[in-house]
Amino acid sequence: MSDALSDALVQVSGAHVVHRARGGGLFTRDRVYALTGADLTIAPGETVGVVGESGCGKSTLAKVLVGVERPTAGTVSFRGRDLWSMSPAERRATVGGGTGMIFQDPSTALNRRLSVRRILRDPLDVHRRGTPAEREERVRELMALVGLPAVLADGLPGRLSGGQRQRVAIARALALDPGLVVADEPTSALDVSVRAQILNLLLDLKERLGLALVFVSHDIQTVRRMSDRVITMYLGRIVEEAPADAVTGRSRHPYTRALFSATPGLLDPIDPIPLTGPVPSATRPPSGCPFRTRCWRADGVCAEVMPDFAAASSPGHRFRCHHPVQETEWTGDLVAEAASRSASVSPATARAVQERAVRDT
Ligand SMILES: Nc1ncnc2c1ncn2[C@@H]1O[C@H](COP(=O)(O)OP(=O)(O)OP(=O)(O)O)[C@@H](O)[C@H]1O
Repeated sequence: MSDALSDALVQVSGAHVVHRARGGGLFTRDRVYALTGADLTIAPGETVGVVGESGCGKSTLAKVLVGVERPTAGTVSFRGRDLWSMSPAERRATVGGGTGMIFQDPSTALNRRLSVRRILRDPLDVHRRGTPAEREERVRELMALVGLPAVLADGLPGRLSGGQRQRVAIARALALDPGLVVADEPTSALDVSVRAQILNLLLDLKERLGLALVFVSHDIQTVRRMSDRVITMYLGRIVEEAPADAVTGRSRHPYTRALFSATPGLLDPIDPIPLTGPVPSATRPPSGCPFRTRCWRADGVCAEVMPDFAAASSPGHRFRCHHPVQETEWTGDLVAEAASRSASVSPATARAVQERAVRDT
């Protein structure tokens, strides 16, 4: 095994997740391509942000990383060991008992009938971590770690504030010392006033425990602030992977540029590039590059060939695009280019082109 691979905490290779389409009935042949050919390596202690529009597969990738979702094809290994060759008990113990994940809404993620103490003890009991006395001690330790006063141990989640509930969810995710925590929109259901506290807590825990963190969010500004590396997803595919400081002005994929250009308040703002038309259905993704039906740079080759990853100039930066934005290209030119392309096509024609592209797949 090469150094890079043996150093990896988690490695996902060629992962696909295909679902039966919802609402299509038991015998439907429609399939949803939630994740397609994902390759991703996460190093210990690293924070990886995942961005993309709704339905692009962010949560699916997150679940694959913590062994909650089994890929239809491809492999997931944790510290060099294939997760899905392990027994269910070993897999749960390896990736944090399936609890190494923090969800958007802690009020639905936590069992309302169990006290905080029980919620935190459960994974320790199931995996028989230490003696009963040591488990009690671990519960106290976990509560202190996330800043929850010990007096709340016997309370039910319903009696806690939203921020406190999310702290319980974070403590539970840490109970088995998983090495990797996946936070899927961890602050979007919280009051604005407590969001920063929860984000700072995650950053602080990451530093203190040497955790790797995967941070999924629609809030691109926050993803950028939290992450070492940012992954852009589109229609189930990873289309760009870049160091966080290169992901706005220096991103090479037109989709990443357009996505970030719409974000207010960036430190290095770029002019907004119009992102027109709907995201195609994940049941019938377009042939070739999935972004081509909305891309102002697309041509015939984009309809036929899915681009391979190409390396950008900075280490760890790669993208999949036949006509990437050049690092030297000024954003204003792209805005003008995108605007002239959309102005030269009537809405009806644009719709027809888009429908044909989807039908042709
Ligand atoms: N169990 C399932 N059955 C059928 N389709 C599913 C299932 N889970 C996810 N999908 C579909 O897979 C695609 C990817 O979903 P996913 O939840 O990973 O996207 P997402 O980027 O996390 O979206 P959001 O930002 O809205 O949470 C979507 O089209 C979704 O509808």
